[in-house]
Amino acid sequence: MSERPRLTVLSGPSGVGKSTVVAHMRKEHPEVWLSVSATTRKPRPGEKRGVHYFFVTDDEMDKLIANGELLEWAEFAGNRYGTPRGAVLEHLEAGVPVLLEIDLQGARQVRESLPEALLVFLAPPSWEELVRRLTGRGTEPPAVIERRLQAAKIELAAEPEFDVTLVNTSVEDVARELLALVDVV
Ligand SMILES: Nc1ncnc2c1ncn2[C@@H]1O[C@H](COP(=O)(O)OP(=O)(O)OP(=O)(O)O)[C@@H](O)[C@H]1O
Ligand SMILES: Nc1nc2c(ncn2[C@@H]2O[C@H](COP(=O)(O)O)[C@@H](O)[C@H]2O)c(=O)[nH]1
Repeated sequence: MSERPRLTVLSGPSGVGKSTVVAHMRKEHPEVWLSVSATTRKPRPGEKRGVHYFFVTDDEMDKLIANGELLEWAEFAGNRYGTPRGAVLEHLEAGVPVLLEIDLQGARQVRESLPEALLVFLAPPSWEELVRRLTGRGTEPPAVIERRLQAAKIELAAEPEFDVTLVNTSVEDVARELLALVDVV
């Protein structure tokens, strides 16, 4: 094991359980730093500014992009999302393992700009279970769920681009597997 902290990117279709798995892992291991993204999406009930996301206006997102402040950004199901560059690089330079929870388009951009990053794909046990989870979460109206499921088909097809695939059958098991990957390299 060398001294280099690892940059890990966790992607996978909407509703597969990325946030749930990451929250479970960080409950026991808060030393893994999770990047907080900027988004033009409106907050869901219970989501806190600066904790779950930096909720920004379209104009603010335009400026973040124009000023080169995002490591990557993408439009996903009608909203824009991006990773603040400065905080990621500062944590890596300070020797802290960094985790990004982002979509496929963002993962592809990170692969280009920071090829040493480990790209992890979180897959559902089945398509039916993915639909159940996304619908059961109850956070999006049917039209948005449909849009996210269309994106999910593209994301599932891109799984071979990732370094590792984890199947989210059990939150506890996957959180353990992810922790082992996120460690220093
Ligand atoms: N292993 C699991 N078994 C059953 N339900 C799960 C499992 N993992 C997550 N869930 C449930 O699936 C739903 C979606 O999970 P979550 O919000 O974490 O997905 P996500 O991948 O972060 O979604 P998004 O990309 O849209 O933010 C939640 O209701 C969560 O409780
Ligand atoms: N490319 C990026 N994708 C991101 C970022 N932050 C979150 N996401 C992804 O967006 C979708 C939808 O998220 P939701 O919170 O609205 O359900 C999901 O796949 C996230 O992983 C980001 O900074 N860049």
